Amino acid sequence: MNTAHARPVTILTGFLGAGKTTFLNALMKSYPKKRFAIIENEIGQLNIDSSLLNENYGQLVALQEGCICCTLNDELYTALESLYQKQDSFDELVIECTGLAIPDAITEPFTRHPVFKSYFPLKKIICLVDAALIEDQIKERDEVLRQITAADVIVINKTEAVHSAYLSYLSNYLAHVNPLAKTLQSTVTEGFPFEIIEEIKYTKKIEAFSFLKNVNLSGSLILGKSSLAKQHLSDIATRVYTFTEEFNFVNLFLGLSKLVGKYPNKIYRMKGIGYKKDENKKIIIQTVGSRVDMDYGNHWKKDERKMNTLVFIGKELDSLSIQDLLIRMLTIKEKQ
Ligand SMILES: Nc1nc2c(ncn2[C@@H]2O[C@H](COP(=O)(O)OP(=O)(O)OP(=O)(O)O)[C@@H](O)[C@H]2O)c(=O)[nH]1
Repeated sequence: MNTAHARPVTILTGFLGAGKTTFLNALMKSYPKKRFAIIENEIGQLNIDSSLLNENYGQLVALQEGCICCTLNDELYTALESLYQKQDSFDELVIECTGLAIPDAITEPFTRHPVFKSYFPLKKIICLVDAALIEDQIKERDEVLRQITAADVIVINKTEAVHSAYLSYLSNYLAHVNPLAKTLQSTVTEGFPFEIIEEIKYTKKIEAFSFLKNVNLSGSLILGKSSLAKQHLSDIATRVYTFTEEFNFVNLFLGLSKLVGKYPNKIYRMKGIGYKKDENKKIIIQTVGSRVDMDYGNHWKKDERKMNTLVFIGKELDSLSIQDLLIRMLTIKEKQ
């Protein structure tokens, strides 16, 4: 193996909606000469993130309907084999994990596999956190703590949403949770500190944390097969709603705001693509916590059918009557 041809790997982690895709788009824009291969993993059976990415990547592999740290661990190896065959088409690999992935469980190919570890050396693990939501998310989901403790860089994102005093407290708190990581800050408007991030290298840290020693971190978890890794999504549901009829977007915004405001601990994330008959661009509809965002995205391609598709990720979703609510937001009521 000629390591001069190595393709360094960055694992991008962070809870649902922390800003991973936003970060990845900004990264590709900041390094226009670098060709990135991307492995994009989403829990739902629809890969909305692929539509949210700028299309200036070298290769894109979408792994969906599962999580690469557990149910799709074999597919990760298949994806790496296929990228290995296309080595001339990219310089670096970025893996955007699902917001619920446990990053320790996907480092194995890059740190231990006899072939891949030379060809795909692990460059670093970056964890994005949402400044306003991270403390609640740590309490709510074990995966969040695992993402933070695995990281070489913690990027506190959306800092404009919190007071500067809270930001210094949060920064200290995260540095305390993972003293081996560098903690940085970013906002969409000021951008991500890529130059500093570029200097930071991967360090193995599992042994460094005594509380992690108490968790079952056997070799089998690193292979993604332990019961912990298997069970971590057992309470998570995804629901996809599609409508060919147009939404009334004002009503949709208000309806979604009410819904996510009422169930912040049940609806973790919603991502969707909507359309307007007289508009050639997709409408990107998202919720993170109790915040709803709508914005224009890429153009509809000629062979794509215009329709509305919303993916909800959370717990006990069937008890929330989401479909009934969405039907009420259509310009003409229709049943799916
Ligand atoms: N206000 C604000 N919003 C941001 C910032 N960064 C990202 N967002 C928004 O947060 C939402 C989620 O961003 P994404 O980049 O899709 O987050 P993600 O981590 O890739 O989400 P998942 O793939 O679902 O886990 C989008 O609506 C972004 O526009 C920021 O710095 N400030």
